[in-house]
Amino acid sequence: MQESVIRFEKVCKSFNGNIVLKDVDLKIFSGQVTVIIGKSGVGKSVFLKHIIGLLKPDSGEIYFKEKPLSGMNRADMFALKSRFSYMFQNNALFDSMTVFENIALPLSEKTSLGPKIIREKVIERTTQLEISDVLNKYPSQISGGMQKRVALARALITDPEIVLFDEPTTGLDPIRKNAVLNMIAHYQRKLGFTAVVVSHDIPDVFYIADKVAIIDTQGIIFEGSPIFLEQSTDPEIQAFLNSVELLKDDLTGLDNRKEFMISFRQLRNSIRLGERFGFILLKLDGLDEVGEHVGHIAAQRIIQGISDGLITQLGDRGRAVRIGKNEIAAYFQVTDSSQIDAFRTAMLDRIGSMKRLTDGTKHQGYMNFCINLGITEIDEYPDLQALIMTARDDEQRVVCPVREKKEKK
Ligand SMILES: Nc1ncnc2c1ncn2[C@@H]1O[C@H](COP(=O)(O)OP(=O)(O)OP(=O)(O)O)[C@@H](O)[C@H]1O
Repeated sequence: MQESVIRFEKVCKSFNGNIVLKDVDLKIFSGQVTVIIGKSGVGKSVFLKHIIGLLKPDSGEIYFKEKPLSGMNRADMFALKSRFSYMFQNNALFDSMTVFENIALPLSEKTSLGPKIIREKVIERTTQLEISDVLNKYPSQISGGMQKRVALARALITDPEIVLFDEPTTGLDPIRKNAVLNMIAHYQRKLGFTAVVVSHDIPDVFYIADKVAIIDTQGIIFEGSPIFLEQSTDPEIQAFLNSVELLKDDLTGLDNRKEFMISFRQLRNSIRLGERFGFILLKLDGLDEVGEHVGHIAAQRIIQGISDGLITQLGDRGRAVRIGKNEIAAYFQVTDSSQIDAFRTAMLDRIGSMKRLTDGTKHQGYMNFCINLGITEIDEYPDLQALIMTARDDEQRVVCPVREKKEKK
């Protein structure tokens, strides 16, 4: 059985008689992205503060690798805290310090590294996060999205084992929001840290989550994978999901999964009445590399462009949904099977014309990403998983070049 890195056991916390955490039980596993969602004011930040010992439970226990925090002395706690890093909701950058000084701060404060090594480490992280151009600027002189990247660079500068993110995407537009989430997912995979992310940005945040936990006034009311959450028929969870904003996917304009599944299930009745439908799967490979080399915003623009193309192509004949970080599924009505092939041809034409759009002029050199497109007809028993498998067998790959940034000397 997988061992948890952090475990909450019946944790309770009140402030002036106001119960905030009630019997919270939760396991956080090493190397995973755990996303905590919940209504405003329910205690998500209070939960995060307990993990790093900024707050102590009134009752219950928190374990780090099965060692109770309450049994740790000051030296143990200090050693433990050095394994954590925290990205705050408001970025918490110091206005009087330059970007470089802000990012270097945890190293100069918490380690005995000399200025030369600190400089090298800062340069390395900021190059990866594409903020090396702003090292000498002050936080007020850079955009909100860049401030988030600076805060991310600072959170990752000490190579932490566990990183806590408190609303890392607040106040960003859909593209920048998804770019920051993708950056978190990208560095989490690359550096292998355990991530705990508190976020309101549903469904976007689900695409990077290994596990979702819903915190409510009665404690944790759900713990499991995003797919499991969306399939849950538990009335309490349904009520929660209905109460939070789960409308369109802001980045792509596609349906949310719940609406899509409701309409998808209704296809069976239409098929029984003689209507016919095609199913399309679009899978984008290599986008993480585009994010790393060309930029995470560019990668999000590609997803947005493909989705726009699909929405236009579908018109009012069908609906589409994002079923994974880089995967989109759609169904569309046809009158005969020749229209399915016609849809494929039209979609390939669209992708062909989009290839030009993805060529940014200020970049040099090329890298590729691939769009895999699979199409099949929906039979009388519409089963999404089976259709995805069949469409994958049919996949046709389109290689799209993106201009890569010129290496800085
Ligand atoms: N140090 C404190 N002293 C007194 N009350 C506090 C303290 N910290 C948090 N609270 C209260 O605990 C409750 C939960 O706060 P918390 O910030 O954890 O909510 P949240 O779920 O993160 O909300 P949001 O999504 O709006 O950021 C709030 O009513 C808040 O006022």
